[in-house]
Amino acid sequence: MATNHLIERHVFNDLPSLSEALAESVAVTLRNAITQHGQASLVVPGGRTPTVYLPRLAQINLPWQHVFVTLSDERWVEPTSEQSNERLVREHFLQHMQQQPHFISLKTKHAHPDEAIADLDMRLAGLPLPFSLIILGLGADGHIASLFPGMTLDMNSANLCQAATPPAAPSPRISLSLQALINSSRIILVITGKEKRQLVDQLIASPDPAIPFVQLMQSRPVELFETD
Ligand SMILES: O=C1O[C@H](COP(=O)(O)O)[C@@H](O)[C@H](O)[C@H]1O
Repeated sequence: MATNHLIERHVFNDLPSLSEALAESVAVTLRNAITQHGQASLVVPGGRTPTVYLPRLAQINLPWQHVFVTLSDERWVEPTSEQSNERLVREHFLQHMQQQPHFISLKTKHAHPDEAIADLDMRLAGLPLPFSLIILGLGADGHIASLFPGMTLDMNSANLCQAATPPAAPSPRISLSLQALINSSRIILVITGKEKRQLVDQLIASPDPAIPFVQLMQSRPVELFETD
């Protein structure tokens, strides 16, 4: 049975036009948040797709010193590792900016992300909350941030973070919790490639509650920026 999802789908011809529209839209949200609250928070995903649009977002003309940037999730590796989402943000976003935002890492010295939750929650509590804007990617299996299909997502927990063991990846991860995602002021999912777009069509037509993307879209409005 189809869900009562509140999804707005914006389809683009190619990645450059998606990146351009995304940058314009992100700029409006962050500017409004700065005007209203004096500061703004932006969450960006890891993975491969952001390498395409983050350099364009880095060109947005904003008082970035009033913006706090963090990640939707992190692999439990050193920030110098090629697997690190922090490394990706530094290389494809922060290094391209004239004026630096405040970057909040999701990596700590703890041996396992489970042990880091209290510290990370404190770190994130220093950001403007709810997050002004969360940009998410979508994994081919329907995961968002590092919330994987079949994981138990505690909707009653006040924690901003949750540890995760990905089904097919070498290191454990830390993720923003589903509740932290749901509570944010605006959510954009960037979907690239025919396969992922077909997955979205399929999950909208027959939503499987074990898939975190489905739980998100059933809980609050989500905007999709899509291209083949
Ligand atoms: O592992 C991850 O994967 C998803 C999707 O990434 P992509 O490589 O398919 O673009 C990403 O959203 C998440 O932040 C990342 O850690």
